[in-house]
Amino acid sequence: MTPIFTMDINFYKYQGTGNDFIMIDNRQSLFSKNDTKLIARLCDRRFGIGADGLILLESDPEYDFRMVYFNSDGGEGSMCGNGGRCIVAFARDLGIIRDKTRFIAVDGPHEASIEGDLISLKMQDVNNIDRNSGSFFLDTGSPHHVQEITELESYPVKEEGARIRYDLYGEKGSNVNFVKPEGENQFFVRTYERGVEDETYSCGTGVTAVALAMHGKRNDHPEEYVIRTLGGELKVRFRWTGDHYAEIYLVGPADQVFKGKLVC
Ligand SMILES: N[C@H](CCC[C@H](N)C(=O)O)C(=O)O
Repeated sequence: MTPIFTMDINFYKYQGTGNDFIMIDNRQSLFSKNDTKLIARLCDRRFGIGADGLILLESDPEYDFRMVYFNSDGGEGSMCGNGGRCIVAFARDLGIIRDKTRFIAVDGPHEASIEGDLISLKMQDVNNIDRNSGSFFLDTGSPHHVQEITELESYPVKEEGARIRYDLYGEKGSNVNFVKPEGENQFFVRTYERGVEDETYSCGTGVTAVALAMHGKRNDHPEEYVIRTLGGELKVRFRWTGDHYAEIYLVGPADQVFKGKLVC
């Protein structure tokens, strides 16, 4: 096996409701961001560390830190909600922040707070939800298709997700969420992720999109939903202003699972 690095770079592995990420402290810019093949190899579950994505924590003159997120195919992604919660835990573990932060990501600034095991991440306001026959499309930092499915447990998420991602949204694509109501303000969600090109155990911007789409559809429902994913439970809170969605919070756990060195 050819060595990946000639110098020691620490890496950490975090997961948030089963959406897992390689996390690297890149405040000294040691990690090269342009090596798509290397990032894809590190994320490979057989030939690398294995993860749904890789996230760099970088310095920023105005914010506590900058989040740079890559999907497991090595390409830079749009916003990642679970990754956003994980990088807040990482910044706390590195001693950069305590229980509150403001950081910058690809879709703009985010605030977050930590209370016990839970990390609340503020998402960007959402101004628009497209309603199509039987589905919704909206951008919560990443593009999301949302569709209700009755038999969600046995649904072929990977096959149908891939079909919708390419047939409806072309080369640029979209993430694809399938949702089943599970009571008054609870939903079960399964997501096909663009850039991973597979079902993941959970997708933060995806469950946020589902919560807003379901609220938009039902109109008179509470502004807090519990979302069950394959990897655990998330909460989405928000305020409908009558014109757009504001004060959107994605709430859930994020854990460090191991650390190591990128060296062979
Ligand atoms: N897992 C991520 C979604 C990443 C979006 C990414 N797949 C893209 O479309 O670039 C989340 O928790 O929000």
